[in-house]
Amino acid sequence: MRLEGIDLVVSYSKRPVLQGLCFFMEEGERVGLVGPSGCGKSTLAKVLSGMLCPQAGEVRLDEKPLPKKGYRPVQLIFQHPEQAVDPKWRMEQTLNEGYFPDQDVQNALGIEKEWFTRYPRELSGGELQRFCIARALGPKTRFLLCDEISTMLDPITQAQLWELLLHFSEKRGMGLLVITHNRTLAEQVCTRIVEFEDLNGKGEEPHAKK
Ligand SMILES: Nc1ncnc2c1ncn2[C@@H]1O[C@H](COP(=O)(O)OP(=O)(O)OP(=O)(O)O)[C@@H](O)[C@H]1O
Repeated sequence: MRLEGIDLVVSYSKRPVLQGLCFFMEEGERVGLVGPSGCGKSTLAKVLSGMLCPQAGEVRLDEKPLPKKGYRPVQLIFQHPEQAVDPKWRMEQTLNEGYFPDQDVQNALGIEKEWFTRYPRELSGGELQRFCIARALGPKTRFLLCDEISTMLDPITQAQLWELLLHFSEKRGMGLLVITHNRTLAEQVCTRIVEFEDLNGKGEEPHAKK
């Protein structure tokens, strides 16, 4: 299975960010995406997960458009987990939307039973992030896009988290996209590293918004 972004164009208020960008990764691959702050890495991740519709170009999963309904096989984990949950919902309600992590995943991420009845504001940033990671690890996830996911965790939890994600990636043949400013982390975790600026088409006019 292959995840592909073809000639992607995204502009914010006519300011081009993705300018005919092309990207691909194979199932089971672990790709590190690096580049300067503000270049468009998160925008690319949103487009590849189907969260943001590009103004031109397309995303293909196994040569087909991303499914519009049901569980998303390309899951995105954000840098800021509070943006990924409804603040008015208790954690268990959030999970009922999709996949409920099994006990192994809960144990591996150190998720405690009592968190399920709390609201997002009643968890620390690191706890909420571990929760969001567990939520994204559904059995149908084929690609996991990790956008600076470990910056708010302490070094021991960070190391445990990456060990866990490598374990899942290998066991399930799941692709991992690791967006990070930390090149050392990318080199430790990934099988291939790409520079954002090498992917992005240069000098094209932004396409008109649909
Ligand atoms: N919804 C939005 N509306 C307007 N501008 C936006 C929006 N989202 C992102 N941008 C701008 O688009 C550019 C790319 O943002 P993006 O978050 O994709 O970059 P990034 O490479 O992930 O940055 P960082 O490494 O700092 O997280 C930035 O200049 C940002 O300010």
